[in-house]
Amino acid sequence: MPETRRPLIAGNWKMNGLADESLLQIKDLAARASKISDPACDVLICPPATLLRDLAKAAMDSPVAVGGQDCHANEKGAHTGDISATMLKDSGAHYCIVGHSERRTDHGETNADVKSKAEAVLREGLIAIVCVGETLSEREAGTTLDVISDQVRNSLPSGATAANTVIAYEPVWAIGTGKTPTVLDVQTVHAHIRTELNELMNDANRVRLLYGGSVKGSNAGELMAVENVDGALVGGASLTAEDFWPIVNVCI
Ligand SMILES: O=C[C@H](O)COP(=O)(O)O
Repeated sequence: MPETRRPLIAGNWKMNGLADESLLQIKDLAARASKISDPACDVLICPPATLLRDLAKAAMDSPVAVGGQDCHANEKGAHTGDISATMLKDSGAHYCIVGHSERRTDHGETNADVKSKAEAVLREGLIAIVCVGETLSEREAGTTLDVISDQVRNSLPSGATAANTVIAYEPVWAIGTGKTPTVLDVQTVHAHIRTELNELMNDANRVRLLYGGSVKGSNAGELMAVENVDGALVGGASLTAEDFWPIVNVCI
């Protein structure tokens, strides 16, 4: 991996976590990370928004950053139940995930929606983690690379740079299933994303590309060694410091 791409190991807690236990977990993670004198990767936890401020505070003097899982495209207004990137930043977030497949599926988010949300993230000076990935039927139909091209081209925010945008490739069929693509599959898709980005931005070679989908301590080493894989977006195995640390440890 080129030195210019600092790996990012990101945990997405999804709709999991209550205050007491979550604080214990982030403090445990922060304590482990703080023992590393010169961390070689960035570490991120994206908890539910209800926990953001407390977790940001608990991790404040550690190498662990916190981020949001989604945001509205607008800064404020009459959008009941939504949270803006402005609010995430105000709560201590440095990153925000957008376009996760669970948002695309559960909330019908389109590439245009994802792009608008990512642009809101950039306006706040946060880093957008833009998720892309094919479903099982798209994979079986042999359209994986077309789907990825469409998502990358149409979800990428205007003004995207390597400093403010990360792409996460998450095959939908690999999320929470224990199934992972082969190393060759991951390599092929990540190379394809890099090629697409090269047509869309100037510093595409420095954009971090994460792999997500059933990453755990036992497979992280192999996945992180794949060319153009610059880190991971981890769901289930990020919920406890004990499970997440072996993944972080591959890069830190
Ligand atoms: O955002 C994280 C991904 O959806 C991966 O989830 P998972 O590690 O539980 O498969």
